[in-house]
Amino acid sequence: MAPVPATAAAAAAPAAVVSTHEIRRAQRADGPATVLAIGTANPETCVPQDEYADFYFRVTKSEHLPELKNKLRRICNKSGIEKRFMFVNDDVMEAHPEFADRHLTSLDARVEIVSKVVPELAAAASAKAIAEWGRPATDITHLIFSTYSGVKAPGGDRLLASLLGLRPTVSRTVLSLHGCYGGGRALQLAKELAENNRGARVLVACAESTLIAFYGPEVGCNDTIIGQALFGDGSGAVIVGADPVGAVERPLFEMAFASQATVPDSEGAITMQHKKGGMDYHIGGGVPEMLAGSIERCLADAFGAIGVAARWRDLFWAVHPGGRRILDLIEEALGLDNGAMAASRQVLREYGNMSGTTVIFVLNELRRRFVADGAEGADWGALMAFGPGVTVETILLRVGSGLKGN
Ligand SMILES: CC(C)(COP(=O)(O)OP(=O)(O)OC[C@H]1O[C@@H](n2cnc3c(N)ncnc32)[C@H](O)[C@@H]1OP(=O)(O)O)[C@@H](O)C(=O)NCCC(=O)NCCSC(=O)CC(=O)O
Repeated sequence: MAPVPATAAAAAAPAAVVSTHEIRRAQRADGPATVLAIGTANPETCVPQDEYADFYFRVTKSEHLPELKNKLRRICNKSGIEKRFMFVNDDVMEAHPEFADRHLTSLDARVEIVSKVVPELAAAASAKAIAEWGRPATDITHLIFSTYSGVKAPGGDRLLASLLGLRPTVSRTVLSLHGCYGGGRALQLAKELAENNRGARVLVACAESTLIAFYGPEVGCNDTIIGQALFGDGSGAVIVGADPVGAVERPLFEMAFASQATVPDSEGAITMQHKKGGMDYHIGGGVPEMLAGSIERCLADAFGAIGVAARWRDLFWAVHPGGRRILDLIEEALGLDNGAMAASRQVLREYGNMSGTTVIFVLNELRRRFVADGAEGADWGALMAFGPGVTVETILLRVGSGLKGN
């Protein structure tokens, strides 16, 4: 490197010496991280739940397994789901008959498809969030992309950033294989980024496709049947920032506190692993009971940490609808009435369990309900998401001024 002339070095030096503590303080935002906009998107193919067993056994050519088909029908009937959206359809299965048999090698072909369609779906949801936000996409400073379909580098975050026209200095992070707690994790990370980087605007995009884990039924493998009854595809995007700009940005939900807890002795309860025939997964039979037994502790610890005495009945709820029974047992464990999880139940009914992205749909549904009724009486709420670990993500929310008095 050429030596810098003394005069130029003096000109580049800071006017006054400031401590790193002062630099740090100046970088920090004043207010709490706040949800400023939400967008969602789904693939075109919609399958009504009462037709799903016929669709699934037809495209996987498994009509010779009528008992498993009846089992899938029984679970679909009790699922609380009316329809789901997905990339898998007749055309995909005709082009890739190997997807029906998990013992055949198909991971390369699956990754080839999802590494394109999943970021594109995330771009559709993100574009809606950015349009609602009202500022240009180039004002996004950080991108967090969460998916269980991302097993490639450069990853979907890079494609997503270019599809949206984000600036080249946007700071990208990928979260992978967090399963159904991916949305909660991504929002927690967004909170840290927004509060620690004055002026930061973080785009959280979660997108999931069951295509990576879609294969035919097998005698003795009930995980496949339960997964086929519950999961759907979708993307949810959220813009998070602190200190909203008055005339432009609309504070929807303030994020007051965030925590993560791991349920003891639960390591094998929910698992996911990419294998040659697609993503393998296991959902243990006791998951609803395990979650119902842990949830109150997580909530009490979170509210205790900020010194707020909350009554569960007074809160609003954005809970990941992993399955109808999970919502039933959580309501029971917390002594809530049947309407408390209405937003979660509605999302489950209309879209199924879209893994990590589902909780963003629930937040959007809650927002829709608050806009419709002016958020009368609503103040504190809890966003909760669960997944492999077993991990429980908790974010304490407060209704923002943008939702009051609509
Ligand atoms: C599947 C249900 C809708 C079924 O409703 P009910 O429990 O009321 O009905 P039921 O007891 O008669 O059960 C109907 C049939 O489902 C079967 N069944 C229930 N749970 C099962 C499981 N985990 N694995 C395999 N089969 C299961 C029962 O054996 C029964 O089979 P038969 O009829 O043959 O006797 C419910 O159990 C539910 O919501 N379970 C929660 C599912 C879950 O754990 N989701 C988390 C996904 S993971 C997630 O969200 C995070 C992530 O992926 O990261």
